[in-house]
Amino acid sequence: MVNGYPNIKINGTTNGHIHKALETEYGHRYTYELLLETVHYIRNRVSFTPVVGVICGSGLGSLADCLVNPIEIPYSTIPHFPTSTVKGHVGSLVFGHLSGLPTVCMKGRFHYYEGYPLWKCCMPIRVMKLLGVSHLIITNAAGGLNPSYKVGDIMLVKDHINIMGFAGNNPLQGPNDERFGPRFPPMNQAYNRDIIQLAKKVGEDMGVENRIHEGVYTCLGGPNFETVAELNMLKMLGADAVGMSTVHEVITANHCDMEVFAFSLITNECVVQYEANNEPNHEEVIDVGKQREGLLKQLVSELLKRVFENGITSGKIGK
Ligand SMILES: O=P(O)(O)O[C@@H]1C[C@H](O)[C@@H](CO)O1
Ligand SMILES: Nc1nc2[nH]cnc2c(=O)[nH]1
Repeated sequence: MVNGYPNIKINGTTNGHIHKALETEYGHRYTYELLLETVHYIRNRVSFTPVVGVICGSGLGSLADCLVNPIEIPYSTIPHFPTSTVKGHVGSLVFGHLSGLPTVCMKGRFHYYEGYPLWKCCMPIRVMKLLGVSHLIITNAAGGLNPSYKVGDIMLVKDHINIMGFAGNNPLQGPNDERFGPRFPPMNQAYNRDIIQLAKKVGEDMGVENRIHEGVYTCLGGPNFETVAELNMLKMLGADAVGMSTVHEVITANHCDMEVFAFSLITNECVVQYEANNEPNHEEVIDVGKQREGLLKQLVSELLKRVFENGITSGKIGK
């Protein structure tokens, strides 16, 4: 292996040039060494090692306001970082302490529909891992497919359906660098079960257990919202909520052995009947995020406190 690329000869290219040949074939991926440059830049600006990472979904950037003594670094100033282009995604890393724990929040994520390939959307997850993050909380705004879900409910993600992956689009596609993780990572225990149980308990203690569900998330490429036929198909497949993110992030985080907890804020009920005349829109998505920010901040802070009090590391059966 040379920097995670197989040490083989393609079209007579010498080993010295193999890297470039594969870059052309697979796109210009971030090598381990390149990401170390990003990490080096950040470490020079932040004096502590974050152990918790939080990805703020659409309209949920205010989760970063929970951080004590925040240090904000705009993505545009960080070497090799993509930039955020979506309303409701500010585009900065915020470092600080959350429930006493050293934390980094991504105030804004990258989506496939912005034109970024999945490996680029997921680059910050590997950066967080290299910085020291062991526990990743992924949040998103999603449409509720399960008829029992109401706008403003929270779905704790217990599993996902990787629709884009069905067609071979996966953030781990291309040469594998074992320093990040294995070529064939398992995904059947992708979401830490102990943290899900703890989150349900926190919800009970907050008196909002009737607004909290456990369900299956699926991600489409976007940016358009779904047709009625697509939504009915996704329902039949077993999805409870649909969005445009998270799945590829969860795959990348599991690949590099992070503990993952994810939840969706249900910002709209999916329209699964042709007779209905309501249509989803991004403004509504952001508004619901604002309405529920207090609840979500409390949930995340209390959950993190308990995760570390209980010493939850692996939520995998038998580990
Ligand atoms: O970043 P997330 O997944 O929270 O954002 C969802 C999906 C689209 O980006 C947007 C649609 O309103 O919300
Ligand atoms: N794909 C998708 N993403 C969303 N994000 C927020 N609501 C929705 C939705 O209904 N569909």
